[in-house]
Amino acid sequence: MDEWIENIVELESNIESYPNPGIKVFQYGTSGIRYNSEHLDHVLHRMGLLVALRSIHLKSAAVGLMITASHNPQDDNGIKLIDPLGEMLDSSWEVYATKLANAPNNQDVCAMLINIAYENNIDKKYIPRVYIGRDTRNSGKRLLDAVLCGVNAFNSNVEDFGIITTPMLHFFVRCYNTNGLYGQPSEHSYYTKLTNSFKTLRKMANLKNYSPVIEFDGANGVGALKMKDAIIHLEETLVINMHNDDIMNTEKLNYKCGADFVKSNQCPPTGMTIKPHSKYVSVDGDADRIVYSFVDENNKFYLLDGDRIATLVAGYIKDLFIASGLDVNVGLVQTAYSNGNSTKYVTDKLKVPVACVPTGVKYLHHKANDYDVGIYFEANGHGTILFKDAIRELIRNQCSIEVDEAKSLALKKLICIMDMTNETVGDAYSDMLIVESVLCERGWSISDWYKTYSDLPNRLKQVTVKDRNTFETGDAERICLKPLGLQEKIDSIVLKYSMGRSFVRPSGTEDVVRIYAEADTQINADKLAVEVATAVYDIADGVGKKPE
Ligand SMILES: CC(=O)N[C@H]1[C@@H](OP(=O)(O)O)O[C@H](CO)[C@@H](O)[C@@H]1O
Ligand SMILES: [Mg+2]
Repeated sequence: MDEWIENIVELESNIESYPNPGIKVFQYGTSGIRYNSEHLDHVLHRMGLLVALRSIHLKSAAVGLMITASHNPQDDNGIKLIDPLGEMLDSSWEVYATKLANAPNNQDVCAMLINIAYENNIDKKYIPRVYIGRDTRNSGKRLLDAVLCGVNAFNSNVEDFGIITTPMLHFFVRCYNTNGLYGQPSEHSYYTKLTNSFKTLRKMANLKNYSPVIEFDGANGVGALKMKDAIIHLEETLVINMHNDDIMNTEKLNYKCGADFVKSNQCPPTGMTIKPHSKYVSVDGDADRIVYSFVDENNKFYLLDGDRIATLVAGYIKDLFIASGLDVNVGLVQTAYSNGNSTKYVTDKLKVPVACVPTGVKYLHHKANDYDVGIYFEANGHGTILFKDAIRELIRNQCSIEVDEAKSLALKKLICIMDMTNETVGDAYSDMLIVESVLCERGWSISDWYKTYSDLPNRLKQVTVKDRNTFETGDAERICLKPLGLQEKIDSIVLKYSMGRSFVRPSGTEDVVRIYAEADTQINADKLAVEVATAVYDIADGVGKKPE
């Protein structure tokens, strides 16, 4: 105990520079902490302290701190903390993050840090190693200083990677802690690993209706900046036309463009001319999400979201394993927001088992580990593929001894897919390479891909209520347990709609309750969503206008 207390005076003076103005109660939610950047200095400083302590606890393993507010508006910022294998912060430490962010004064921060050290039996002798990255937001630099002040209070080894995407930082953290087996913690190694395997696979592919031309919507953020570097490595295997790549004018970040805008509004991004049958790729403000879209000759809009990517990838990987002769357990993880028809297609047609988990990438990632090869995607376009170490080894070993040509080719393709996947977290660049590989292999245009199954019409709505914490859900958020009586009401409403499904849950990132509805027609999906939203509004003291 004493060894930690010794440093308290030093720590207290470090903390003094970043007092908590007490205007907001923070929560380490679905994906870290986000808020208006003006009020985040003390939070970022404390997260710097926490992440350093986490590294000491993990015996000097590198841990990551990303300064970003992802798809949120430019005025916001936030943090995401990264554990040693590039995965999200362990949930027991999320609790510490929340408590520290809200500690009213310096003494409390010190006391909490000391408590964390004792609770976890942390040995002070280890020197922390912290990897830091940030997105293009103006506030990033100022908040970085706050983080550095916290991190340096523990005399950490710090590596500041500057402006990078969130998935790059996850990748770097994993590279360091796996002694280079996964690659090196550098942008060059990242591009080379992912892109070289893409180029190798491309040489084995079938073109037919496939077009390598991509209209790239960079959300005016770091995704655009990094795609310009990636283009050099791609060496014309893809023709990428850049749009929404104005990172200097930060007002434009995520504004009416990018993956979240396209998915939420079900319309093309603004800021670019939309041509029929061209292939549009939109990423979000920290480039960990991706969606595809196109319009037809009548300007009708078609979205290929995370569900579509998941089905495309699952079908392809399943086929490769069949062709390779290896008996491997491939599974898909979705959330309740996944379109009912995507689940049906994967289960019935592709014969791939599907698991449903609560919203939040950490839950999907965790569940995907249950399979030999686990594919996970949120409908909004965040996802990746996880290969068990034993399977990875099996594929490589088998490939080195396989004499059958067809089997050998399938194994080589599997190796390329493994190497172009950033397994640590959803990664728009890696996911784009995988999608382009599969489309090229299948010889599909974007509309061929769209034709694999049709989505059930759906609608997402949100209602602000007096206290969203009064909501409790069960069965992977598909049932609402509290407020009492609401689920019965939803059941009776859903019964009236053909192919109806609806559920409600409190958001983990915003102060709202979300309502999802799907049904046989768009009109019915819209009506169902309004009816359920009204039920929520009535039973839980809705704030503001009644849903319509
Ligand atoms: C319906 C929806 O898209 N929810 C999003 C959103 O979470 P909420 O808890 O619904 O606010 O933000 C999360 C973090 O980006 C993302 O993981 C999740 O999918
Ligand atoms: Mg994001």
